[in-house]
Amino acid sequence: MRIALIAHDELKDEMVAFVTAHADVLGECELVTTGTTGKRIEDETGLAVNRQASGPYGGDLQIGGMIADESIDGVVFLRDPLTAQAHEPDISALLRVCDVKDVPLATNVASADLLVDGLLGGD
Ligand SMILES: O=C(CO)COP(=O)(O)O
Repeated sequence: MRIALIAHDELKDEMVAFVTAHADVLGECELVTTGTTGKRIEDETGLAVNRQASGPYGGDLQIGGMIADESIDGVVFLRDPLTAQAHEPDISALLRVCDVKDVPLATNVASADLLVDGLLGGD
């Protein structure tokens, strides 16, 4: 399984906690991340990740391209609903291509837990 993990700055602590909580099953996956999210995950969980560019510098679009190529099985994108992002069009494109390709997408921790349970059979 190839899982994409992305978090806006205000949600990066939650992403690290989420990955730590599911490290057993996520460790069996190939993890694809945007730049800063991936650095935090690597440094704080010890899991290896395939890091793309930082989100504002095209990382969301790179992961969107992988989704279009059908090489991503699920996406956890912890979006900050309270802060405007300069690269909002890239974020919208990533969310849209998940719907176009019918790829499971979780945008908060509660749904991310369900995604892991459903897709990976984790706890
Ligand atoms: O901006 C992002 C998603 O839109 C995340 O990018 P970083 O992981 O590089 O902070």
